[in-house]
This record gives sequence, C-alpha cells and structure tokens, in this order.
Amino acid sequence: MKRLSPESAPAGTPRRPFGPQAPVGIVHLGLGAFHRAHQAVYTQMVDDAGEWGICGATQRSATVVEQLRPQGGLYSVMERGPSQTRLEIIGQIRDVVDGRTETGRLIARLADPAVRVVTLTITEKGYRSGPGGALDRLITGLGARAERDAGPLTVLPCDNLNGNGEVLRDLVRENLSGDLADWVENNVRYPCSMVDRIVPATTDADRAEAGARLGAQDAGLVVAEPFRQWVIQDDFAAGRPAWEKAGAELVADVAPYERRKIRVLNGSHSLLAYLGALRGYRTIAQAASDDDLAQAAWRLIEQDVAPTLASDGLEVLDYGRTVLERFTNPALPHLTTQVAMDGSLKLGPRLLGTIRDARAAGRMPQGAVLGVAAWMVYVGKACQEGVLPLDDPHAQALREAVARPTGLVESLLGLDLVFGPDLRDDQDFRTCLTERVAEVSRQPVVKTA
Ligand SMILES: NC(=O)c1ccc[n+]([C@@H]2O[C@H](COP(=O)([O-])OP(=O)(O)OC[C@H]3O[C@@H](n4cnc5c(N)ncnc54)[C@H](O)[C@@H]3O)[C@@H](O)[C@H]2O)c1
Ligand SMILES: O=P(O)(O)OC[C@@H](O)[C@@H](O)[C@H](O)[C@H](O)CO
Repeated sequence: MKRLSPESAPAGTPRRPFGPQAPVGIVHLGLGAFHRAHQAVYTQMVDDAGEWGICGATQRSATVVEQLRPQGGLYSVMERGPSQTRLEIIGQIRDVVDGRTETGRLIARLADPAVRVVTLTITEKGYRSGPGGALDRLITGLGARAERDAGPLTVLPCDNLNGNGEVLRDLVRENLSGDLADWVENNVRYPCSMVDRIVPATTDADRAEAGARLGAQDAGLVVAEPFRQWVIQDDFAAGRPAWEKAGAELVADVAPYERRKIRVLNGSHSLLAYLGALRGYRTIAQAASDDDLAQAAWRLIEQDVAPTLASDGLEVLDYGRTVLERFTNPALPHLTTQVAMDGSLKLGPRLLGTIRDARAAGRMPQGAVLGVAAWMVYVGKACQEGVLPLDDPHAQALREAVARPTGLVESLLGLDLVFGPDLRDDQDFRTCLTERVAEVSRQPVVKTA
C-alpha cells in the first residue's frame, strides 16, 4: 500500500509547503501523539491565512521525524467514539526537526521573527530535563532570539501540570542571568493552559484500520476520543491563532480549570490505572466499567475532590460524571499501564493536592488515599514480582525503597521526591494509608496482556 503523502492524499487535502524552507509561526517541542491530536487540530481549524504553520521538534527519538517527513508532514487523526469512527487529515505541521541531531535548525526556528508562539508537550519529566534536553534547547533558542532581536515570543506549555506556565517561567528564570535574563523578562510570556483529550499510544491495529479507510499507509496516525477542550490564559506577547474559533476558551485565570481537570480527570484516571492494572484490566475502559472501580473513582470525585474545589466556582459533579463516561469508551483502548507510567511525578498534582487540602480541612479523603495505596501496591508488585511494568524516571529510587525492610508504606512515604514531611508526619494519614495498602494487597494481581 502506498504511503500517505500530498500526492496520495484524498482530494481536497490542502497542499502547503513542507520542509526546512516552509514558513511557520509556531514551534512545538515534544511532537508526540497528543500535540498532533490536539493543538495541531485546533490550529488547522483556524489558520485560513496559512500564518501559523507548525515546526515540530522531537527530543527523545527520531521516530516521529521518520514517520512524518516522507509524508510531507501529513497524518490523520482517527477519532473513535463509542459508536462511530471518523478520520481527518491534518496538514498543519510544515517542518519536523530532530532536536538532538539538528540542533542548529531548531535554534534557528526559535530565533525566527516569524515564529511568535512556542508550544510544549514534553511530559512531566521533560520539565526536569538536563543538558541537551527540551528546556536546554528552549533556553538556547531564547538566547539566539535575543541576539538577533527577533521580537517577542509566547511560550505555551500544554502538559498536565498545575500552573504549567509559571513552572516553565521559573525554570527559564533559574537558568538565565544578565542582559539575556532582562531581554527574556521583557519579551517572553508564559501563559498557563489546561488541555484535555484522551489520546492513547497508536497501535499497529489502529494503523491497519486507518490504512484500509484511507487507502494509504499512515505512519504518523494518531487516535483520539471525540471530546477535546483547551482553556488558555489570554496573555500572549505577539499575537496567536484565533483558537477560540475552534472552541478554545481564552480566560484570564486558568488555575481553576487546571485544578479541576487534574484532580478530577487525571486523579481518577490514575486511580483506575493502578487498581485496574492490579486486577488484570488491560484498558481504562475495562477498569472504568468494573462497578467496584467505577464506584471508587466516583467516591474520589464526589467526596474528596469536589469539596476542595468549592471555592473555585466551577461545576464539579456533572464534569466528573462526563469524565467517567468518557473513560468507558470501549473504542479507545487506552492501556492502564500507559496511564500508570511516571507515577512518582504524577501523584503530586493528581492526588496529593486533594489529600493536603482535605487534611487541612480536617477530613480524611479515603478515595484519594486509596489512589496512593494503589500506586504503592502497583510499585511494590512491579519491583518484586515483575508482572507489571515500572516505567518511571525514578524507577531506581523506587526499587531501592521497595527493597528496604521497613515495609512498603514506610519505605515509599520516605521518598522526598514524592511525599513531604507534612504527609509523613500526619499519623492519621499514615494509618489510613496502611489500611488501604493492606486492603489492595489482598487482591490477587493478574498479569496484564
Ligand atoms: N495523551 C494524552 O491523552 C494527553 C492528554 C492531555 C495532555 N497530555 C500531555 O501531553 C504529554 C505527552 O503525551 P503524548 O500522548 O504526546 O505522549 P507521547 O509518548 O506520544 O509523546 C511524548 C513526547 O514527550 C517527549 N518527551 C518525553 N520525555 C521527554 C523529556 N524527558 N524531555 C523532553 N521531551 C520528552 C517525547 O519526545 C515525545 O515527543 C503528556 O505527558 C501530558 O502532559 C497528553
Ligand atoms: O499523558 P500523561 O502520561 O500525563 O497522563 C496519562 C493520562 O492520564 C492523560 O494523558 C489523560 O488521558 C489526559 O490528560 C486527558 O486529557
């Protein structure tokens, strides 16, 4: 079967220049599945004048570059609803760069006056990357931009982190001094954004199905649910695409939206991922369709998370119901083990914020504590029995902790990279956590396929 390309694409696919000479207005760092199914889709919907083409950069592997370059940047998004599948071709990516081997090209793009927005989806761990990492490249790019006086820039992180704009701004500030720090302070903005669309890793079966529908092989395919949401702080240094025309919400303060999404959706996602994987469920849809687990997720949302969000003024319970309904979509096989990865970094924003707020209000958030317990048991089983994968940037520290003779709860609670002294010293929390860990451990672990 021929490869998807501008020549083989279905009639009506817009033909736009692609490659190092193609004009772009956005550089995206972290060209994974999510960006292709979210920000690139919003941008294509509103870029009538061709002003906001995207140069996508990878930092960890050349795979996406190899997938998209032979296709002239074209790829499709296969939208899978419970009863309907829809395929759309996206042509918004006009250049792809391997940030490790084509560093000069990436820096030149970041210093191009036509580029006015940089977006990021580099995962939680990407914000801790060292020399040669995404942050390093961004800072080098800002230096080149300042030197060239190439004009103001907006850096818009789209990862699941509370206050993602502020987090990034502080990381950039820590790494700069002197005139460059002054230039960046005066010329760069870092709005926060809340992003939402479930985009599982693409499988060979997905590629085969899309190939049959398209009549061409699409190596860059991404699969997504129909739902999508983007709430963006309207604080741009030099213009932006009219994303609101594609349904994005531009607001003054994103924090309440981020908190609600990360605590309700990502918190219950993690709970279902750990409990589900321990019960042998391969996918989130299977876990969310198990009555016990669905009830546990609902208790977390209703009893623990909702009271902590009361002063934010956003509706929570209907939001939570919709989230749990989305999780049951059987057409979207999102693996429990994919959602489970990087737990040491995800636990804080997803569950520990809820626990801290509830404890400060004198409540014991049983559902959120169950989520932490499920993570602990998952980590313990992954380290000791090897039936579950441990995919975590702190895997070594987790393995060492689990090997200590102090017991799972004490050993993992001792990890500063996850917990703090406030939770360690909270005796009632420890007791509750120990009980929940014992409860979850009693369930036999089943190997996930
Ligand atoms: N997939 C989703 O459903 C979804 C939904 C909302 C938000 N997000 C956000 O997007 C992020 C990426 O998700 P995805 O589905 O694209 O994953 P993916 O595995 O398809 O891609 C991950 C991307 O992050 C980059 N990356 C990974 N580790 C990095 C590091 N240490 N430094 C720099 N870059 C690094 C990779 O190179 C790749 O481009 C998530 O971590 C999350 O913050 C994802
Ligand atoms: O992408 P991660 O690894 O940060 O988290 C896994 C999922 O919880 C997450 O991707 C959700 O699907 C997403 O946040 C929905 O918008």
